[in-house]
Amino acid sequence: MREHAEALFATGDKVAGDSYTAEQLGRHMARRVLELADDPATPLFFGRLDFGAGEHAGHGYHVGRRHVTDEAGEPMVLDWRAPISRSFYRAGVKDPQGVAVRRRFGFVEGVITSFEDEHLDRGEELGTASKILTQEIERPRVGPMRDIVATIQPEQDELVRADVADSLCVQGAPGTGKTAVGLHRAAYLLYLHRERLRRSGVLIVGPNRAFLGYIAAVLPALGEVEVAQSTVEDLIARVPVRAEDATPAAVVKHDARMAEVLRRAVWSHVGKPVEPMTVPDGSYRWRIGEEPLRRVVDEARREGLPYAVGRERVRARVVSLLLRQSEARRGDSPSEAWQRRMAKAKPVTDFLDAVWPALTPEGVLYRLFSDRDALRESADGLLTDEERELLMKRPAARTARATRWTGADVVLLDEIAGLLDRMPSFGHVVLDEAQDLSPMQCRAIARRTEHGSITLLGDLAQGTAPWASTDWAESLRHLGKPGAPVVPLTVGFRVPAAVVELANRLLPSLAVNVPPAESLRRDGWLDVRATDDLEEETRRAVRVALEHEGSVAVIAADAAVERLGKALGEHERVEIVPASIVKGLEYDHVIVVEPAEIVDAEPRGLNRLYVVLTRAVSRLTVIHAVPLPGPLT
Ligand SMILES: Nc1ncnc2c1ncn2[C@@H]1O[C@H](COP(=O)(O)OP(=O)(O)OP(=O)(O)O)[C@@H](O)[C@H]1O
Repeated sequence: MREHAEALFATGDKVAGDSYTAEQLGRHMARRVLELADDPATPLFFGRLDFGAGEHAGHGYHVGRRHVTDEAGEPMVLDWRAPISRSFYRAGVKDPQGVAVRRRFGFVEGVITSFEDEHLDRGEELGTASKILTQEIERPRVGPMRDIVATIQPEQDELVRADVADSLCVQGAPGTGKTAVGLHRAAYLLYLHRERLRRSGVLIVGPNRAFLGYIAAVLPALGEVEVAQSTVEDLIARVPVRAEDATPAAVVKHDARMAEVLRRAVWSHVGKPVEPMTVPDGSYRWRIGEEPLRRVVDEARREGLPYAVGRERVRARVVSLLLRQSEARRGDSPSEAWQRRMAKAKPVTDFLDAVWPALTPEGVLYRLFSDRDALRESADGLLTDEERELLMKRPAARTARATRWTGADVVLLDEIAGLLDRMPSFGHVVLDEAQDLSPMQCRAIARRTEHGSITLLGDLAQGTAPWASTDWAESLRHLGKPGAPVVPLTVGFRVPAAVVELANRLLPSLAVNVPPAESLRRDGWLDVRATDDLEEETRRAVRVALEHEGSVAVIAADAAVERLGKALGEHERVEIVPASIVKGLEYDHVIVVEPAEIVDAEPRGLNRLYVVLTRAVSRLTVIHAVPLPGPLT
């Protein structure tokens, strides 16, 4: 198939009739070649289904990462997303779905090394006792995240294959496969609704670029090369961030009440017509009285259109009033050119600028943050005096353009942009680590998924932002998907049981109501060490870590990273990572240096520590010179 696609790509321009077709065909074939690109580390199939009953009785099918057909076009391997493949993940003794035998293949570096059969027709079912599953989850992690198509679990599969119209929220303890589920769901939806979603787009939103880099290879490995991946910040960036808010100001700016403050601020610009309008037109002069002008403005306001659309609606209505006068006087219909001229006539534009002025998000926010009266009016009954003071920029820049905006300002600018105009909507958005999204960030996503669905993934216990969610129902409301189901995942595939047990001690102190994780992993170990010499003990721990295969991370409070880096020097396979960016990542061996310092570094330090402790795939070493934080002991 690959050779065929490559040959077509090479000769495509010779068969195409014209340059446009050649370009279209070229792009299509280039994509096809990319989609078929093979990863030599993974075989073409990982399973087989032999049906004993039902419409496929007597047939056997291989299941793999994509459809593979032979030269005659007959299927050799079924895509894991195809309807029949569902049985590979969901059939069981209780509900065999016609499957007599399910076979799983184990492989190492692209070579098949084992297989495992379950004769469902004879009552055999392995579930999580599958050795191939165990091998897969215990394998040393090197490099970026991999797909899990060969071993998706039934409860995960149910989420992956949920209907495209359904938004859902997955509350999952660390390592339960939320990220994996979200990525596979994107791939599944693209398979089922390729054309529609290609047009509207599928987007993956992650917490930071390190995380996006870590997951970047998963979808291409599944043949999906056209999914956008972004942080919320990059998604809504419209001006550069050149300043930082102190936390109290940022907290107010991210609060849901700001939506109403901004709505009022935008609409406060609409005024009342106070004089008639006169428009010269050759030898005529048209006149519209104050009353009809007021009616036009009131009607447009009542229609609930975005502000900028409303302004154009008013312009169009004024022109139609002029048109009616002209028709009455001249007895014929004026041309379209005449209408365009009237729309741009100075008295019409002057009128609009007076009662419905053109706005920019920057202009609106600048005025709000620099004009005390404007802010008081828009925030009346919503923000306290102290909160308003936090918002006033002092000293204010001289103009909107000269303002140094903060990250939180950019979220507000986006909200205003959404009040001014419509935004295009994605077909589906996967939001990872969503517990950290503020209400205002959720609204930014809601604006971009008005006609699409979302998969919300997160863990309330891992919320570290000052505005982190403590209730999924509320996040879903801000996202414009109230009532979407919240589904728990509790079986952990990453963190060994001993490490989960340690991390779970923190849960009661985190003030969120989430089910604790249960680990599938009986291997791995935990080593907690008190020491007088942190650096020496860390060096020792790194030496021990390097005796094993896989990735190693030394995780410490952000402020300690530079010092540790100097003390440890460079090692291949060892990363020194600040606690603030490890969310969503995993390493075979994690060395946590001075938990108390990680906790003390920020208001939600215990949540941060919970994240840090749950990054380990196989081994966790905890080193401390001062006592461990209370809940851990
Ligand atoms: N069904 C599965 N088969 C094999 N491995 C799996 C399966 N589900 C999850 N994993 C593996 O478990 C690890 C954790 O998965 P993932 O990162 O998706 O979890 P998460 O819930 O997003 O974690 P966190 O809360 O820490 O962000 C990954 O290495 C993933 O590949």
